[in-house]
Amino acid sequence: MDPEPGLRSLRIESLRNIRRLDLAPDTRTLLLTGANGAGKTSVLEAIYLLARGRTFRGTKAGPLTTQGEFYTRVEGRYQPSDRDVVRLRYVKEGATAVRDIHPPLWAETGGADWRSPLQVKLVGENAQILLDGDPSLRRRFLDWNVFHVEHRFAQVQKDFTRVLMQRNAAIRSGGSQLGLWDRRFIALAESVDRQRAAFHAEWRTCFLDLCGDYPFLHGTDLRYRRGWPDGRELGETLVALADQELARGYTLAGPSRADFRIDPGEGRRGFSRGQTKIVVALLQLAAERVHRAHGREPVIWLLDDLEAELDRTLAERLWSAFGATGNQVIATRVATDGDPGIFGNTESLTMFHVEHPG
Ligand SMILES: Nc1ncnc2c1ncn2[C@@H]1O[C@H](COP(=O)(O)OP(=O)(O)OP(=O)(O)O)[C@@H](O)[C@H]1O
Repeated sequence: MDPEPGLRSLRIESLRNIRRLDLAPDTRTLLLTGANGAGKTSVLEAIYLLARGRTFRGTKAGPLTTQGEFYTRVEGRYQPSDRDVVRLRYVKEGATAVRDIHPPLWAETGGADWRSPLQVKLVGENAQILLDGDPSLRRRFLDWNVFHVEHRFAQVQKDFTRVLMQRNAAIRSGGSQLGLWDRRFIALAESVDRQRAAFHAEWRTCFLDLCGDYPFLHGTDLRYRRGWPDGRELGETLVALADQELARGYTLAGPSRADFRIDPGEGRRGFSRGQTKIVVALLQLAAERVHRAHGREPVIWLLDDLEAELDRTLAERLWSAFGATGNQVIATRVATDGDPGIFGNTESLTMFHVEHPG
């Protein structure tokens, strides 16, 4: 039998307020409890650094490295579902961050960072920003998920971005060279769109299925907008936009204008903060279902204060949806007394109390 996939060990040195922490998350669910500011989110951040090589926190969170120290180091051992244990390390010294993986990335992955054997999906504070924020956030989210279904998407996307930049440069220099780029631009644009649309179709089906458990989501839909009008060719759209593009100085149609939207359904204007958080969590759960259906490695769920903003019924329902995936979960909860809250009935639960060092 294949071993149960999961993070087996984690060592953190000099990350935010954590000077040193060793963890052996040897169960399916690890619940980190502690007071506000104890460092729970920083533990999730450490795992995210190992998986993605970058933080999920913005500059407002301040420097990653503990004040007075010169480097941050995170090391972990991850057991994939069908291979030997992989060791991962992230080291940041000043502005330089290096992440390495042993054995090196699997041959078929081509070494790209986003194909790390350790995959995580986060539901964190500000989950709402995915729906309320800039469309570029949603495009990045969408593309990340498309990559994990179809690894070749990375190259298509890279080629498209290069041609988009060349096309934008041609617009800025008066447009006379545009014809040179448009054929290639359109071919790549259609290719990017095809792969995004294929992912969206599966993602939407899983999302709507998950919505069934939440009455406030009845009638909700997940729509994909490809970046140019339905029923129109991209070529004719670009012709129609030519003057505007020259005036604005960049491309106004195509995959760089794509987006996805949650349509709340008839008679509903929008969602509350807690409801939006549920929607974002379901988008993550639905994406994971698609990835698993395509034979991808299960992710580790990083659930930062899942209960925040949710009433007990919704929080329990959402937690059971994550628990039902069978994936490893590393969750946090504000509790000074070790109360597991909604995680109380979880099988195979380990708790770890994060203490503020000072
Ligand atoms: N570079 C740094 N050096 C030292 N301490 C830092 C640094 N950056 C952040 N901190 C502190 O580290 C702590 C990080 O807390 P973190 O957000 O991980 O806590 P938490 O347990 O998730 O809290 P909450 O429950 O309030 O979300 C904060 O107390 C913060 O002030």
